[in-house]
Amino acid sequence: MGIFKSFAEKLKNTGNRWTQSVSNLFSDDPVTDDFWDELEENLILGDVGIDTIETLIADLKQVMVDRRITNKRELKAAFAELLISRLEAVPGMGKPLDLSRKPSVVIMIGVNGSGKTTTSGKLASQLKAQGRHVIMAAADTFRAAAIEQLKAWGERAGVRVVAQAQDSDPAAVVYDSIMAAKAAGDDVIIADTAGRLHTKSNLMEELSKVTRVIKREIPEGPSEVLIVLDAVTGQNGFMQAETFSKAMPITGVVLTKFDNTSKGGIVIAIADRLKMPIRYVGLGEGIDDLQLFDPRTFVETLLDAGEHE
Ligand SMILES: Nc1nc2c(ncn2[C@@H]2O[C@H](COP(=O)(O)OP(=O)(O)OP(=O)(O)O)[C@@H](O)[C@H]2O)c(=O)[nH]1
Repeated sequence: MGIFKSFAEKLKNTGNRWTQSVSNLFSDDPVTDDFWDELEENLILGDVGIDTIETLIADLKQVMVDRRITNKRELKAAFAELLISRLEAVPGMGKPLDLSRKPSVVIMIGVNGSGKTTTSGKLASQLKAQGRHVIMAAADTFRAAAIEQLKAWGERAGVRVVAQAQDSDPAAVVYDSIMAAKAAGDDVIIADTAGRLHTKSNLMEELSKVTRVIKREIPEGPSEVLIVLDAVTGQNGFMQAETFSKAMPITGVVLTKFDNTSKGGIVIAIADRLKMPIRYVGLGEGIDDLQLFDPRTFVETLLDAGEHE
């Protein structure tokens, strides 16, 4: 619609240094042994993860033999296809949210500071711009500031926020939001939850209770459960994702702060290790800095970086 910049445009503007160094490896020169060492080193620096790197390099060497590729420029196209197929092998990768139910509940989970509240606000704003009737639930009742922050996003996005006092039961807030959505005929409820991993069992109980309350009102349960992972903390996010997925089946990842990291390879690591689809990428703090993830655009931008400099 022209309001939001395209994913590729935004990605390029982040100037992700990792993407430039990977892209610069593929010159017109012949492929040498040094090339493989440099590629491996770059992928490690980019947070791809060693197991994934080993299989990627083995696959790329095989393609090189099969297609009789001798120079690095040709290898680049093969590498791009390999990365795209790895990403697309994960069901749901880059798929828009399923908001077919009325109301559809979208739950945001993830540790504190990962960007849940910000992402909830950005998402609410975008869905509203697409003509959806959105309501947000301030189910992160652990911190008063989180409730206030969500209310501020609500104002900015022009979206109602259902909230209770600090320390109230998150499930009760979600229940209230479902009632409010049903009464007003809203389409989408975005629930921002708390993510205190140091009290794991409480968190699990809290999230299970939220699910039970939703299922009482909407038997199919939440439409989407999105784990919000900070791209800067990279591989640490995997443990979080594993812990959270025990409390609720996760339907997708939102990768935030991608503009703040030079470790773009985390995208490939998420696909390969977690087998969870990336649905959105956060590329800044502004309201339109949330972009639907598109594997092909991502890889093509990654490997194109630096060429125009
Ligand atoms: N640069 C950048 N900053 C982001 C992005 N997403 C979130 N942030 C920032 O990250 C910080 C934390 O975001 P919050 O939304 O408060 O995180 P949270 O997970 O809700 O954390 P709590 O409120 O503590 O539970 C804020 O300063 C956001 O502006 C992003 O995609 N890019």
